[in-house]
Amino acid sequence: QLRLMQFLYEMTNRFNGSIPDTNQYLPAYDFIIIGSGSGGSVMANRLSEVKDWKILLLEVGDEENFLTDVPLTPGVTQVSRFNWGYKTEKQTGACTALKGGVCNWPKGRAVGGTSVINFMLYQRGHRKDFDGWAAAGNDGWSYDEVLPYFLKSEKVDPMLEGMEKEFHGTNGYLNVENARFKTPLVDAFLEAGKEFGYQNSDPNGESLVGFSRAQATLRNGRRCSAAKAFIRPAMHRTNLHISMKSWVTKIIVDPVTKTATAVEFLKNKKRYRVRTRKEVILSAGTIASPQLLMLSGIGPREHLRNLNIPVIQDLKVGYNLQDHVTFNGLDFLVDRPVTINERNVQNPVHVLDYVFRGVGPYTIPGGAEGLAFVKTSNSTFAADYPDIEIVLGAGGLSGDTSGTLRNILGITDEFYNKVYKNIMGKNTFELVPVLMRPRSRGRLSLKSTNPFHWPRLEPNFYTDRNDLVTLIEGIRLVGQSSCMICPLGPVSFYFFQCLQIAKTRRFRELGTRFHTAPFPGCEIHPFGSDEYWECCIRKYASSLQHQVGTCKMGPSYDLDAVVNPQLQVHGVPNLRVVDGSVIPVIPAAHTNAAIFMIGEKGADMVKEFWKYRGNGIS
Ligand SMILES: Cc1cc2nc3c(=O)[nH]c(=O)nc-3n(C[C@H](O)[C@H](O)[C@H](O)COP(=O)(O)OP(=O)(O)OC[C@H]3O[C@@H](n4cnc5c(N)ncnc54)[C@H](O)[C@@H]3O)c2cc1C
Repeated sequence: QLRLMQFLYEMTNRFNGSIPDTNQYLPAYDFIIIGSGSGGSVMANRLSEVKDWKILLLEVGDEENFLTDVPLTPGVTQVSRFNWGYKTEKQTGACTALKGGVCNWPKGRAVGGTSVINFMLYQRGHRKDFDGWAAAGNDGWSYDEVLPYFLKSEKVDPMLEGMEKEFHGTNGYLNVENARFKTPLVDAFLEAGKEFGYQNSDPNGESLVGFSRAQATLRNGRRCSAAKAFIRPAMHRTNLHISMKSWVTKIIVDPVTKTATAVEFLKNKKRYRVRTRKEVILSAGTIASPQLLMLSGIGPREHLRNLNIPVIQDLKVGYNLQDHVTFNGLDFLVDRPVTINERNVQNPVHVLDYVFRGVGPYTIPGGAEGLAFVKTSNSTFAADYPDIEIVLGAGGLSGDTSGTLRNILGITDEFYNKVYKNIMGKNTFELVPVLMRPRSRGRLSLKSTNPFHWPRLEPNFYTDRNDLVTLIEGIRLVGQSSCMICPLGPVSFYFFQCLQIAKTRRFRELGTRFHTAPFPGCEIHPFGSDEYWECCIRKYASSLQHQVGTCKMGPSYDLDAVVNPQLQVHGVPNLRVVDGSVIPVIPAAHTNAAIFMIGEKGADMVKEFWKYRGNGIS
C-alpha cells in the first residue's frame, strides 16, 4: 500500500515539478529569509511578488513527501528526518514519567517547516486574544486589524460545515476543509454540545465558545502545508532563490551601527556568507529564531557574556516561552465499531479511496474530528472566553498498536502495557482537554555557542498552580465528575460542570464507557480525586506543540519585548522576526493559522516600509 502511495506521489511530483534548489548565490539579495515554515513561506511568496526584489530563502530541511501528505498519520513523520526532535530539560513537576523524564517537542525540518508534520487543525483564536495584543501597545494587531490577513491567506472549501461565510477567505493560497469522512462520534459530540446548552459553532466564526467539526489545512483531502500553499506557486519566480539543506549559523550584525548586514550558512559542508541590501527576515520558529539571535549577539547581556558572545543588543530573547499543555490518555470504550484504529484503516478500500479520490478515514487530520471550546468553573474570564478546549479523537491510545502515538507523546511501554494492554485493538476514542490560557512561562537559553547544539528548553509547566487546577477541571468535563448537585439555571456553563460529554444521550447509545485503569504511580490517591489527577498530569501530560513567544512583540516601553509591532528587532535595523516566536500572549487556538496571518501582515509591513525608500515597490 505504501509503495503504491509513493509511486503515485512521485508521479504527481514529476507532473508538478520539484522545488528548485539553488547552489549558486548572488553576492547580495534584497531580502534573506531564514527558515521556510509557516511564517517564512508566506514571506517568500509575498515579497517575491515584487519583481524588482531579489529574495533568498534558506532552509535546513528539504521537500515533503507522500507520507507527510496523509492527514490521518502525522505521527509517522515525527520519526523521520522531518522532525528536529527537540526534548526539554527535566522538569521537577511535569512530564516526569514520560520517556527520559522529559517532554518531547517535535518541530518540522522541511520546506514548509512544522506545517509538514503538524496535525493540520485550522483555528484562529478569540477576538479578545488579538485585542489583548493591541492593548499591550502593539498597534495594528487588534482582531479587526488582523482578520483581513487571516482572510487573505485562506481559500475555504465552500462546503465547509457550519461555516460563517464572512469569517472565511476564498482567494488565498491556504486551503481549509473538513475531513472528507466522519465517524458517528462527531455527530454524538456535536449533540453533546447541544445537551450542555452550547451552540454548534464555526470555530473560526464570531464566537469561539461551542462545539464544532474540525477545520483543517487540507487540499482535496490531503495536507496543505506552507510549502504547497505558498512556496510551490512562487517557486518558478526568477527573483526567488530557494536553497534547501542550508543551515544558517549566524546573522552578521555590524557592531557599530548594529545593522544586520549578512547571513552565514553551511550547505554541503561549504560555508557561505551572503549580504543583504535591505533586510534579514528571521523565520526559523520559536526555538531556532531566539537561538540564532543569541548566537549573533542579540540577547540577555549576562547570559551572552557567560558564553563569551560579544553583546550587540541586550534584549530578553528566549523568555516568555508559552505552550498549550494537554492530557492524553482519557480513553472511552464503545460497543459499536465506530472508531478509527490502526487495524481497521488498513482495509485496502480505505487506502484506495484516499489515493484515488482523496476521501475516507485517511483524510481525518491527526484523527481529530471535533473541537469544543468551553469555560471551566475555575475561570475568571468573561463568559464567552474559553479556558479549555476539548478535542475529540476518533481513536484512542489503545488503538495505537504500532506505537507511533505513544512515541510522539513519550509514553513508556511499561505505562502503556499497564493501562491499555487489556483493551488494545478494541473500539475506543479519546477526549483530550487542552489548557488554552496558560499562565506559566518558560525559558529558552543557549547551552553552548555551537549552532548545531540544541538550546536549553525549560517549559516550567504548572509553575503557576492555576494552570494545574484548570486542567483538572478540563479532565472532569470529559472523564469523571465530582459534582453532586447541579446548579441548574440559565447559565449553561455551570450546568456543564456537572455533566460529562461521554454520558450524553448519543454517546450512551453508542455504549460509551470511560476506561478507568489507574495510571501507574498515582494509585496511591483515590481514583478521580484532585490529588489523583494532579499526579497524572505531572507525570503524563504533554504538550500540544504550540510553543510561542520567545522573541516577544511589544512597544519600546515594554522591557520584555524583542521586536516592535512592525516585527523589527528593537535597536537592530534591517532585522525582522516573522514566525511564532513573536506572539506576545498565546491565543486560545492552534497556533498555525495565527502564524500564517503574521506572515501576511509582516509582508505588507515590509512592502510599506520600503515603498518610499530606494528600490522600493515600483
Ligand atoms: C506535532 C505538532 C502538531 C501540531 N499541530 C498543529 C495543529 O493541528 N494546528 C495548528 O494550528 N498548529 C499545530 N502545531 C503548531 C504549528 O504547526 C506551529 O506553531 C507552526 O507551524 C510554526 O510555524 P513557524 O513559522 O513559527 O515555525 P516552523 O514552521 O517551525 O518553521 C521554522 C523553519 O525554520 C527552519 N530552520 C530552523 N533553524 C534553521 C536554520 N538555522 N537555518 C535555516 N533554517 C532553519 C526549520 O527547519 C523550519 O522549516 C503543531 C506542531 C507540532 C510540532
